[in-house]
Amino acid sequence: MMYSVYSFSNFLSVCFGGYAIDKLGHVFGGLTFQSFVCVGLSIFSAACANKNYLWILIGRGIYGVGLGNLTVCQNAVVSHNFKGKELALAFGLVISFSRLGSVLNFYFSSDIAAATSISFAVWLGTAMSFFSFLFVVVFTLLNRRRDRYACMDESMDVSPVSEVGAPSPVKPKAAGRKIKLEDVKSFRLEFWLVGCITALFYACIFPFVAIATDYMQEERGFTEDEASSATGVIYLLSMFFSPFLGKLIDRIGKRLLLTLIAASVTMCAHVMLVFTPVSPWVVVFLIGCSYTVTASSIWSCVPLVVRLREVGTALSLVTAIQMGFISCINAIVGIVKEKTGYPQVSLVFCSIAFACVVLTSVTIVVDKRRCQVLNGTDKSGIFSENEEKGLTAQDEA
Ligand SMILES: C[C@H](NC(=O)[C@@H](N)CCCCN)C(=O)O
Repeated sequence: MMYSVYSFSNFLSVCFGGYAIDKLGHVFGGLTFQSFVCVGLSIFSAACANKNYLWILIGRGIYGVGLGNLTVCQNAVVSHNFKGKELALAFGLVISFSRLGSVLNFYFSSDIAAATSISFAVWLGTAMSFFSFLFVVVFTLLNRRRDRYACMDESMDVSPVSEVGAPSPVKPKAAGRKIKLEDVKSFRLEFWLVGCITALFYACIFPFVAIATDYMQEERGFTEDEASSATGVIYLLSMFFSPFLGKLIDRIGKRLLLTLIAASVTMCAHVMLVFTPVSPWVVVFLIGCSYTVTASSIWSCVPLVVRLREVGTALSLVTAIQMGFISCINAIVGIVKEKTGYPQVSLVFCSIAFACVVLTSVTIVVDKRRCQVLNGTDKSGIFSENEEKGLTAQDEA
């Protein structure tokens, strides 16, 4: 129930959060949504201490609104500040830090709660959210400094894509108008394809992580510690290797090809886990590598197929499609596991991974017809120049 409230509020709010970020700016997004996180967690922690179930749910709901949109805001800031040749690296670094949080939670939360109390553990998490608020404040100050530079010379327009702290002059009309809601209708086919690939791929990962520990204990004789260490390998690999993958993708492109390979490996790994005697350690290694590759590739596709002024809205739509689909798969996996067993659950994951392979292949063909914006590289810097003009990479390509 607590997870459902979180994921439902997360899903509902990200449908609109990115649009608000595009309209009102990153500083507004950062401050507002980090405040939601802090307030939500404070209510949740206080309610846990007082065992007030209603307020626990309200706290989780507010937290869900904040966290989903904060992730969108982070990715929008990255898209605005990093050009083609460093975009995937920047996304990789953000993913790495997100996964640091998951790994700390995975390996230490229950130990901290056991050594102290659940109440202490949740207050510790709340304190960390206030600590991260400080970084949002630093970000706000940096942005205000940039705005001041912009006012110093009104004949210059300040590109959202510039060296940190240094405005880069672009042609006066470059920044263009702000997004309107109806602009969503003009989003390209590639954007919707990337959204669906993201949803399909992540549906083979997050719901699997949610049940893997139980599976390894119930079916493969792992102890609780062994099972959670093995499952944690997926996030550990992503935490360490996402930036390196990002750097590689910036150099070679091939985002869709890498996603295709990763989805195929994920499909085989799910079959291997349940239908062959291969060790679960091998399987989590394969799934961890595939996840690292796809996460670094697919998120960096979004800024390449929409205009810069639409990037928050676009990222938030992809997140909404992803989270909505994952919620459905979580429910389906729960029912299938209850009614039949793990082999059938594995077939659910295989079918989704297969659909991802098919859709990625279709997208490769579509992208090839449009000058390989997603599978190519930005060696000439043309995509980056277009970003500055408010065009999509494809408008010019
Ligand atoms: C970068 C990517 N982020 C997401 O998928 C977010 N929409 C949701 C993260 C929720 C993690 N429990 C990722 O984390 O790979």
